[in-house]
Amino acid sequence: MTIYSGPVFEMARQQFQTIADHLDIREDERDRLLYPKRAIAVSCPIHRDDGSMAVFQGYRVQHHLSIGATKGGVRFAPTVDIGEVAALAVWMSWKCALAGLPYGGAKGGVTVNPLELSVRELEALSRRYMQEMIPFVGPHIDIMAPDMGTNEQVMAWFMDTYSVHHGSTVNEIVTGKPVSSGGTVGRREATGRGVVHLAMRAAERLNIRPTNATAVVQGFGNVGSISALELAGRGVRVVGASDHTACLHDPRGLPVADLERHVARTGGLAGFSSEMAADPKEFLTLPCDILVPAATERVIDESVAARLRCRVLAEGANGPTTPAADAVLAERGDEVFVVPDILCNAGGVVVSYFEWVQDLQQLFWEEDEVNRRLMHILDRSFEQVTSRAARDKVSQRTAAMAIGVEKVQRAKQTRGLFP
Ligand SMILES: NC(=O)C1=CN([C@@H]2O[C@H](COP(=O)(O)OP(=O)(O)OC[C@H]3O[C@@H](n4cnc5c(N)ncnc54)[C@H](O)[C@@H]3O)[C@@H](O)[C@H]2O)C=CC1
Ligand SMILES: O=C(O)CCC(=O)C(=O)O
Repeated sequence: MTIYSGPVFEMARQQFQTIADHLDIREDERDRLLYPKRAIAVSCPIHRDDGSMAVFQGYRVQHHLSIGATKGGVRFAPTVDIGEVAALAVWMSWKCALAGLPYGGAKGGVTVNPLELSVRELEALSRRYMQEMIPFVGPHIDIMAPDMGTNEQVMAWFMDTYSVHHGSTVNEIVTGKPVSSGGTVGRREATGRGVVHLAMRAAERLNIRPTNATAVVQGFGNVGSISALELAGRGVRVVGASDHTACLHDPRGLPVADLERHVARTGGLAGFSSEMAADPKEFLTLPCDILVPAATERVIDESVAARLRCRVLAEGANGPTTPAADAVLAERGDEVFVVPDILCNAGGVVVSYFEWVQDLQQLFWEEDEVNRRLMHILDRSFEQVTSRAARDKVSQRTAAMAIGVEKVQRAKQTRGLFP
């Protein structure tokens, strides 16, 4: 039992044990690689609009410090607890290492439903969370970014709160900011753009032509909506889309740009079309070529995995597939080509890294340079993961994580922790 115990950290722990066995990592090295270096828990009081006071619990977990500063998003969601945040921080470490970024993993979160806050309350909570974190973050210590329930505006409030404390503008303290506040062009789109770029790489391997392909996307926030738009932009027929308010299905194809406008206007997919309403229990198993889970963890369990009817599973979300589901997919052999989360959704943190580099240099790039460098890193990682999986006869998840874990292990060893 540790403070992290819970289903999401247990999933990260099980995955790590599989990798550690595969890499034959010494037993006494394992806890050092898995357990976070630091976990910070804070109480964030705010005044509600009705004059009352509310206190929200906030967390930041910094997984390892062996490669550089720590990096990762901040999640505002009712399900947030320290175990979930720790698991997400662990995954960030393997993700950054796989992409070759000079960071350890981190993640933050506040246990709150942001949809129940007014804009003023959300600003107060965002500012208070950053204020509580000021002693523990810094442009060379830990750099936050958006995740579920947070966005560019929240990042701007974080940056402003830190900067006011510092006495001058420190835009390199967070990434995923608006371009007007030192953000980079291309960060808002980066995760979904990367997901689709890699889904297309996988489709190529299976000889699936985009213009003959169909896709289903779960989640219609930053990652899901951009993925759906990018898929549609390449001629893929997006036949399913869902969010926390509705599931839509139309085998003829959904009007993705209209869905985006509807969500921007109303806050969710609900109310778009009653004829297109689909059964949430069957949504992930709708027939399609490309399935993009882009909502939350553990949505694909062993029962869903057995019934998946996609050819490519492009994991936009972090941790959408449980280890038991992975075992089922392994039994199904080549039926489903998995592009694992730490590879598939790395576009976000890669472009966050570009944003940080640009902020440190105060020298800003054009969007085509951002995208060219992004695709270069994603293609390199894709090749490394698929060759390693073929060489070691393991799943693409095991290969991706093995590359990440090995790099962190090597950094620790060369710094002298394991003589
Ligand atoms: N924003 C980013 O740059 C990155 C995000 N991710 C991951 O992608 C996932 C989505 O993140 P964002 O798009 O940023 O969040 P978001 O808050 O912008 O959107 C989340 C979407 O998921 C939907 N949703 C929530 N629970 C759901 C459920 N049970 N079923 C169906 N839909 C549900 C929401 O309605 C919303 O449309 C998360 O797992 C996050 O950790 C990964 C890498 C980077
Ligand atoms: O952009 C970043 O720094 C981190 C994004 C993130 O939270 C993730 O990749 O899960």
